[in-house]
Amino acid sequence: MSATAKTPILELAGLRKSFGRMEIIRGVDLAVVQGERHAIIGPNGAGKSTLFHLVSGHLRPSAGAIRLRGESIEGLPPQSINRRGLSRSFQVTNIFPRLSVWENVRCATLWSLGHRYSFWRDVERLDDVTRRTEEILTEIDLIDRRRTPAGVLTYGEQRALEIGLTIAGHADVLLLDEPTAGMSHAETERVVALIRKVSEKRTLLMIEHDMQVVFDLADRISVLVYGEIIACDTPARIKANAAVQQAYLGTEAA
Ligand SMILES: Nc1ncnc2c1ncn2[C@@H]1O[C@H](COP(=O)(O)OP(=O)(O)OP(=O)(O)O)[C@@H](O)[C@H]1O
Repeated sequence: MSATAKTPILELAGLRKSFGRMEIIRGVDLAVVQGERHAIIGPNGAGKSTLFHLVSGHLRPSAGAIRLRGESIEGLPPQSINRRGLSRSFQVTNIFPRLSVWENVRCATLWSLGHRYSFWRDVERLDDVTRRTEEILTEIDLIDRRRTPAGVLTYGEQRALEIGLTIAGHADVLLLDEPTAGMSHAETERVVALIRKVSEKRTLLMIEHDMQVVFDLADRISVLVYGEIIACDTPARIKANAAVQQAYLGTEAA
């Protein structure tokens, strides 16, 4: 690979999104560098989820460009963006509660390998799926829970499983939407460790409200306020940025 640490893997340029006459995303430029952990923070209603919907293909931009490894992806359907290596988790859980942990990951793996290896013979393909399912369960530390129905996992374990489903398809750009929302302190610590691990060899873009998690995990932070990025910098500089303090962090950062 010729990519260097400075290569943007995901680029947004002049991105805009309006709903009727309301412009929610108002000209966003962002370059996410290969291998970095990048957090998007901002007040409620700033447009963070809308931005994720645009990047993952769940919404079409009104204007502007989105490039993944230099190729335009704006307007493509979510499945084709996913096949190009960008995978997204949702705030609302995506798991099948009655299926076991194993079956959940196996479904995600089958689905993703199906695109790549549809010409393989079934047996070989199933071996591959089994191997990949084991790999994922080991990576997310749920291998001992593989026979448990996903619906009876703890909340923290369910979020870990969701991360497993997100990485099942070999994506190297992960979008995580509030991965620690609603978690206890202990669950948050566990999921932060997991995010750190799964993002070691991947690029991470995440929306997160918990500032401790953001400052702990992120290499860079973008601050979205009323559909515009008002600052994009290292955690230390974001903390010290007066405009950010005023617009968003305020008392929370104190
Ligand atoms: N499909 C839609 N149609 C109309 N307005 C929408 C639509 N989706 C989002 N909005 C509006 O866009 C604005 C930004 O919403 P969005 O969910 O992107 O913000 P957010 O930063 O993710 O907020 P939160 O932190 O509360 O999740 C809100 O005012 C919301 O009402």
